[in-house]
Amino acid sequence: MLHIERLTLELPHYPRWWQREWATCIDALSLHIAAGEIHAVVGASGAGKSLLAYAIMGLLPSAAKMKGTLHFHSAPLTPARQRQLRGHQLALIPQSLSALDPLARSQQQVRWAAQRVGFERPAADQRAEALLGHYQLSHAAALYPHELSGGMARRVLIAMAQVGNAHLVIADEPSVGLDPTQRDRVLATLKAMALEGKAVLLITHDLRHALPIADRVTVMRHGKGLETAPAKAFQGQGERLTTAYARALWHALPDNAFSTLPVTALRQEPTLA
Ligand SMILES: Nc1ncnc2c1ncn2[C@@H]1O[C@H](COP(=O)(O)OP(=O)(O)OP(=O)(O)O)[C@@H](O)[C@H]1O
Ligand code: NI
Repeated sequence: MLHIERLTLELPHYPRWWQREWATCIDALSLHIAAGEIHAVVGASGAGKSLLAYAIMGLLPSAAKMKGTLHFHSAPLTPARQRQLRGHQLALIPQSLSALDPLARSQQQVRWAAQRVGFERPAADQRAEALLGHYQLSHAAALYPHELSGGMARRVLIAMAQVGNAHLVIADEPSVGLDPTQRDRVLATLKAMALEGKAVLLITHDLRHALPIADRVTVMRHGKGLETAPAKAFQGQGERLTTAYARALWHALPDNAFSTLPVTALRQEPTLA
């Protein structure tokens, strides 16, 4: 569904106000996501994960210099096509909570998102109500962003991204600030979207949250895609991982106690006599 080939992105920065330099923030990154797949992009802060999301959505700063190719449903993802598909076939759950309109109540934010994808009123209101209910936000429907907690604001953004029938959903750190129950709800929703045939790009700095639902994982560092591995490769000593950095990410998890094996496989372990 989405094919990224050797995406390279340079952005200007100003060490002094008169002096412009270019920083390579994404470096020859290639990545493919198929329908029905959850592809996690994992990496430390500053690795270039959010910029990757913006590059796909066509939301980069205008000064950005981009090389490489993006194809979506086999056709080039041009700026005009990105504009046309954004909010429709391409949905983004943004990392920044400031994406919410500060002057609109939660209900309005979700309703507007529904109207943008073609729902008429009152169907748009019903859709907003149902989604707010799903994320236990009914009581927050009349609140403005400054009255929401971080976790509530994030759930409003998720509801907005979910309102349409996107083919590709990019979730940029969707579970930050959520308690474990809410986080599992969000991750389960992403899994359900993939089972419906959507492609999901899950961006996170936390491998732990990605592994239980991801099919494949791309490890990013300093703008480069170091390695793309099946989620199943993150087990044992990480023998199936090819880079030391990916293995280090795996070993860094607290006690490495969980397994990505399905529960049924665990049950087949021979029992001790
Ligand atoms: N608008 C911009 N102009 C210049 N440089 C930028 C801009 N946005 C991001 N960068 C730089 O690009 C690099 C990658 O940023 P990005 O936000 O993609 O990282 P990230 O992997 O999403 O990190 P985090 O996990 O903290 O969200 C960083 O070094 C950042 O300083
Ligand atoms: Ni980010």
